[in-house]
Amino acid sequence: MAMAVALRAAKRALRGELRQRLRALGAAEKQRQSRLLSRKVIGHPKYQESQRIAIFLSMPDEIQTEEIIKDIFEQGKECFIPRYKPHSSHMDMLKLSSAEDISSLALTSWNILQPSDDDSAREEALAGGGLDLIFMPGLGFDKKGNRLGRGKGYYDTYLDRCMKHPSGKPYTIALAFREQICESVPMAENDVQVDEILYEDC
Ligand SMILES: Nc1nc2c(c(=O)[nH]1)N(C=O)[C@@H](CNc1ccc(C(=O)N[C@@H](CCC(=O)O)C(=O)O)cc1)CN2
Ligand SMILES: Nc1ncnc2c1ncn2[C@@H]1O[C@H](COP(=O)(O)OP(=O)(O)OP(=O)(O)O)[C@@H](O)[C@H]1O
Ligand SMILES: [Mg+2]
Repeated sequence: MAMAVALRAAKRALRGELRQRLRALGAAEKQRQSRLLSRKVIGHPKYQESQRIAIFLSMPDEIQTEEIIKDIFEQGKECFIPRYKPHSSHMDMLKLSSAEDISSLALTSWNILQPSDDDSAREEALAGGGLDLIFMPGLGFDKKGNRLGRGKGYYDTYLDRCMKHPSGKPYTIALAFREQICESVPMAENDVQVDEILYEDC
């Protein structure tokens, strides 16, 4: 069944509120919380035992992921980043060869760095050995693991594909500013909960 009208409206309203809260966060505060979370990630047992990891290249209103990405390569792990297809809910996770490889990527119309459409040299995570861990972006989260994304269903759809892969469902960790933690986040049938949310006071 299509998402109920009331649920869609509730999500839209909460997205608006969260965007406003995030706009009020200063650069120094965003950097402070991002550094704190990078240290939590690097000490996290699920991270330490994961070899194939998907992570997002952060936008200005998201936890900055560059320190984690550097650590992934320093630890000799494999790093995959999203490439979404506009006007669809399709996304692939493509292999990044090094932290420097990021500078070869182009900005999309949504100001996200990603591999170009004709880049067919990169391994897609599910064409190979699947993923052990996915770091999840999003606008808001509640303590039960409910997640509100940017409204295109890219991650929900991708997690569906992961569940059909022989390696099974990857562990999912959302990275959030404390300002993104909500009392409750409305969820639809298609929405996939995250296993864990990392934020300052968790
Ligand atoms: N850093 C980062 N990368 C990510 C995500 C993310 O949340 N964070 N994504 C997580 O999903 C995917 C991209 N998500 C997107 C979500 C919406 C639109 C989009 O087309 N937006 C419309 C405007 C929609 C609106 O404002 O209502 C547009 O550009 O016209 C594009 C990408 C993959 N990469
Ligand atoms: N597994 C799925 N298969 C097909 N469509 C899906 C799936 N999950 C979600 N969708 C569709 O995607 C649209 C947006 O979903 P939703 O509002 O949950 O986005 P979101 O989770 O906030 O965004 P994102 O995952 O991109 O960050 C909805 O119309 C929903 O029906
Ligand atoms: Mg969703």
